Amino acid sequence: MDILSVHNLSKKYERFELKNVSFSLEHGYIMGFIGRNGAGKTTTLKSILNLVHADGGQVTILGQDFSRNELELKQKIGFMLGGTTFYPKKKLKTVADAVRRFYDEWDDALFSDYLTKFALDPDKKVEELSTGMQVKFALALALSHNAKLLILDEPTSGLDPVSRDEILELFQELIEDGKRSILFSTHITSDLEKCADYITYIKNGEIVASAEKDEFLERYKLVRGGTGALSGELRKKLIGYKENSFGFTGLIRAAELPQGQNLEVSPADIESVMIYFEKEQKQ
Ligand SMILES: Nc1ncnc2c1ncn2[C@@H]1O[C@H](COP(=O)(O)OP(=O)(O)OP(=O)(O)O)[C@@H](O)[C@H]1O
Repeated sequence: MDILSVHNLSKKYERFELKNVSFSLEHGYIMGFIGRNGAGKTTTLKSILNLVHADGGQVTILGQDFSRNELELKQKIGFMLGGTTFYPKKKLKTVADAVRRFYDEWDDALFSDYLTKFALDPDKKVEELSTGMQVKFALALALSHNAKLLILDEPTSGLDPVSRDEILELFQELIEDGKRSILFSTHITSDLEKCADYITYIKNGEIVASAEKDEFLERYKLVRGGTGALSGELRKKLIGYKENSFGFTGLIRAAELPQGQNLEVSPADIESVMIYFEKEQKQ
């Protein structure tokens, strides 16, 4: 069963529109949500949680309509959108006291374990934490009420590589028993290579693709060729390309790969897919 299903979510701002965003996530998996700055990731995550009022669409969580069961379902969700900087002068333990009241299943021992794991002192004030420590603290808060679904906006930004690796390992531990799922947005494509099972890619407020990671990558190929190889026909088929004095490199849908041409073909990686898709309109 899907733990999260988003259907035709839409939201219009004066200069931006989220258009019929649809995707779903099953129990026991990690989904990476990618897209460049301003693509609509935060707006989507906030709309899912009704922190931004969507103009249309349905969100179903654990089989229930979120708009009708928001309070009950929020007990089952851990979310982190933008850290904890709105309580700069408060001690970590004071912030935790305020947060724990919202959750029936808040687990003090678990929260304490996370503080230890993340080397956070409960007597420190939020403003005394580095950016990375604030992220860890926000994660500890999001993880301490036995949530089934974690919705995290850029949880690894601001973390050093070692801390990032720790967090990604923690994500994997959290989903191991198949009872939880994680939806997290990121710009760091290596995070996705490391731990995402599914990828959802948003561009200009529209979902380009939402698929299992390997399937997502198998859809595209990188092609390289000399200057003469970039015919008009090939140009049309390429999603995006870069030219230099030796020739070109581009991205193509695997199904569109031309046969019998002298092209060097290699597997696509997530970063290249994003880069060439974002170049698409400039041609
Ligand atoms: N409250 C608002 N009013 C008007 N426009 C908004 C509002 N919030 C966001 N936007 C616009 O919506 C667009 C999408 O923003 P959003 O924060 O969802 O992008 P994002 O993909 O999360 O970007 P980033 O990676 O930079 O965090 C942007 O153009 C932004 O300016």
